[in-house]
Amino acid sequence: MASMAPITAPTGTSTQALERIGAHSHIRGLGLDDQLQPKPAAQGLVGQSAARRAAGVVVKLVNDGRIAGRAVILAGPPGTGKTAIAMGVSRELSEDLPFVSLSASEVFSLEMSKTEALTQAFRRAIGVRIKEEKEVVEGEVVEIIVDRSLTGATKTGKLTVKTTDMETVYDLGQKMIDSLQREKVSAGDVIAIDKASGRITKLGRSFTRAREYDAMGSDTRFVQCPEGELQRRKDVVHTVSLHEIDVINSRTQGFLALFAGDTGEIKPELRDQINVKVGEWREEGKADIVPGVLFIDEIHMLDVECFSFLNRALESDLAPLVIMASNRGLTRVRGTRYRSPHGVPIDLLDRALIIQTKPYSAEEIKEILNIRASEEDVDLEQEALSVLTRIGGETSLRYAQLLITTASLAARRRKAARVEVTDVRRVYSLFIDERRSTTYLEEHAREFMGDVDFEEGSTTAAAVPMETSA
Ligand SMILES: Nc1ncnc2c1ncn2[C@@H]1O[C@H](COP(=O)(O)OP(=O)(O)OP(=O)(O)O)[C@@H](O)[C@H]1O
Repeated sequence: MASMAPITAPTGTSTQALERIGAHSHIRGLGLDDQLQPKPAAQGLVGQSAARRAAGVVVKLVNDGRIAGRAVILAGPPGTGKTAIAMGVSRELSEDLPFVSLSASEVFSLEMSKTEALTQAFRRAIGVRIKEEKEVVEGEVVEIIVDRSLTGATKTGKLTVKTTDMETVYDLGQKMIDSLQREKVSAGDVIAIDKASGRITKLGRSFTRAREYDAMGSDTRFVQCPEGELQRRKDVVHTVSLHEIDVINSRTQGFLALFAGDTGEIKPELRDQINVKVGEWREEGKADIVPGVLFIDEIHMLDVECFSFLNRALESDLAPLVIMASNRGLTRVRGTRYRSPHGVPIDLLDRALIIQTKPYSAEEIKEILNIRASEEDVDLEQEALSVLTRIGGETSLRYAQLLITTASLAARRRKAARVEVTDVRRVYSLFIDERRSTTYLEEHAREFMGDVDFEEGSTTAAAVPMETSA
């Protein structure tokens, strides 16, 4: 290992999240009250109260750091909100707790072994909260003077900063002047300067200036002018994942690999050394281990080797909470001839908490479709919503959701602002659902190419009772 000391996390990059409308973008939490009781519809989630309540208890245990190394299985028919609830869990976790989500099939890759992929996922879901003491100058800007007489040469200047008790003038070099300009710092701002790196952070505007700057817009944050000394020692905490520490310290990887996502396999010896080092930091009070959540969707896609790995990995000191989801009933465990609930071996099932999701009532389907329509900015006529609800009940919730999107395109084509029943009818005849597709294939079997008998996928419909749509 090159060096362990300067563990550099990729900080300082300000990436802004892209707002996209994904399948679960309407989920903002689990919609529970203070007593962890689910509200009928809140934060984007509707119904499924028992499962949401159970998930709320799990979140509480994770946030308190009390449920690492356990497994939770979300089990239920397709489209009953298992992934949605997992998303709700991720939104409810404390801010710096990692939540890692993957689909079981992602584990199978030519680039790395299954166990390496799972190990990386495990270590991504473990946070290391690193505490550092920094020396900062924190105060309200009184004045910034830049000497502009020296054209072409590097600029110099003076910065006057105060607290309620003292005032000091600092000399400014070119770099600091640039940073002040970049952050648009002006007199009346309360700022913090990290003395080691020279980084400037704007904390807000001083309350004393509140009146003068009424016109600055409602997003201006007002703060008190700091008291006491200008220079102070401050504890700063940042959280990186164990996997990030692995990658940064791996000689063959380097931290650019983190951004490229191309991390390859990491040597077990390196991981052992890092575990020891992190253990030392923990004893010295420099770092805390914060186990987060690893969510594995479509768990029945894992094979028996992966399950045996999971069983063992869950027992290690550094294990997150593993939440798994499956829509299978009794089905074959991949790589064996044995059948087991959700395709998960009995020994793993035995150590898991199982949360069940149940099919929705018509009212709930209607509410979910309504939420999705507003998420996608689609204006649905009441009657069209009722038709979609009926379709959702008879086919699947997902199909009805897809029709919202396509029907809104159909409405736009006829230059209407609202989606009406005619639009729904039109797309219903254009795009068939899974049941109509199956019926059609059965009726026209002869016109298609013959059977392909996939060795693994040849489970019969009877063996997989819940498997209706994907
Ligand atoms: N209770 C709910 N409240 C709000 N939206 C929901 C709810 N349940 C499901 N949805 C939405 O319905 C769609 C399908 O649900 P989801 O993907 O969570 O089902 P699933 O149980 O994971 O299905 P599968 O087993 O097929 O993976 C998603 O867009 C999801 O956000």
